[in-house]
Amino acid sequence: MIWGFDGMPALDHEQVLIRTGPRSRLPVIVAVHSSTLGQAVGGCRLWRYADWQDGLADALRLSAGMTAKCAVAGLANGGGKTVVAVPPGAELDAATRRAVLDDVADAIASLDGAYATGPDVGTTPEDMAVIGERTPHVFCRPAQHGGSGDSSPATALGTLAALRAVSRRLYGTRALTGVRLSLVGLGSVGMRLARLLADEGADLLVSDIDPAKRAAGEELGATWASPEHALTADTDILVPAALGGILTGDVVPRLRCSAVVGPANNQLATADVAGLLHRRGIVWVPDYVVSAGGVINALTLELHHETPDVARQRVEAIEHTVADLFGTAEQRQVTLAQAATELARLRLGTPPAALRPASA
Ligand SMILES: NC(=O)c1ccc[n+]([C@@H]2O[C@H](COP(=O)([O-])OP(=O)(O)OC[C@H]3O[C@@H](n4cnc5c(N)ncnc54)[C@H](O)[C@@H]3O)[C@@H](O)[C@H]2O)c1
Repeated sequence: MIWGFDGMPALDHEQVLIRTGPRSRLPVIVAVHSSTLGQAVGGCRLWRYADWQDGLADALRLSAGMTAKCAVAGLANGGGKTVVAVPPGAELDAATRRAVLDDVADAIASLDGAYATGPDVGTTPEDMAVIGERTPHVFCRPAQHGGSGDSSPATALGTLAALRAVSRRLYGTRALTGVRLSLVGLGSVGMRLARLLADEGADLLVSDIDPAKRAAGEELGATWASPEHALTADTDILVPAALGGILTGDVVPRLRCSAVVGPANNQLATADVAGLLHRRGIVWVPDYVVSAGGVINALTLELHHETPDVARQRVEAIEHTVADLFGTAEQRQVTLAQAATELARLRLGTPPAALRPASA
């Protein structure tokens, strides 16, 4: 990553809109990184930051990551991101939340279609319906509002596709029957993925910090473990499906898996962890490749007006994307992460200097 002054990511974005929301009085940041491949897309993050400039740094970084995510997924879209920086400790009541969403909608509308938003950390499909009252440049609204709704099912399906490609590479078969998987995080995506894997006869170890998830996991025939145990369990594939930063310099030497393939964003605590995994011979498929199913589905349906069948095929094509990355990595003697970066650059033509194919 290239850093600019004061630890801020270098600005190679097409435009960045920063304004104090006239209704909410909160900082609203919309970063449009690239429209080289088409309209920039990326979720709306409503999150607490110690300083609004931390929110700006997040918007710059995440929008660049979305450019890479879309490029590798083969989407005719670029990357963008909205961040509303909520001060620490502030609680948003219903009226303020509504004011925030109206401010976001007006900011997006002012960009004349350069960028469209969707749900992200802190926002929901219902929030997208509110934004949609003021601008058409929004996706993942609930079905009754004309959108494709929750993206988790497609994200789970895309993760399954990535796992198939890895299974074929490691074990010669795309079927996951009998493959040992350790799944960390049984949330919207993780639980759906666990169901898909259980249906296929995978040998599942599951975990979550929330003990209430245990019963649902065990109903699937999975073995329950603590997150710490699941992380370092003797398994074939570790599947991070919780929060980011799970792969640290301390954790990697303790891993007992052949591959790490999961949808959780920002899995690497620091960029050098990719090298540590590689040196240990552990395959790591970049999270932004694995987790692209949600955005592929939403954009295929809502922005490109294709049928659900076409959307599903495109999500399942993540299997081919990962297989191709294995091919490139082998041919060029690089890691999968490097192969993915190369693919993004190829699709974008001359890459922006700070293109950072990290999680978005
Ligand atoms: N929802 C999507 O379509 C989508 C798309 C792309 C990427 N992702 C990423 O996938 C991950 C999961 O998303 P989600 O929508 O299922 O989120 P979620 O909030 O529904 O689920 C997260 C789950 O992880 C658990 N968890 C949190 N910390 C944990 C820990 N330390 N150990 C074990 N479990 C822990 C939580 O209790 C929760 O059950 C996130 O990193 C998200 O950014 C999701």
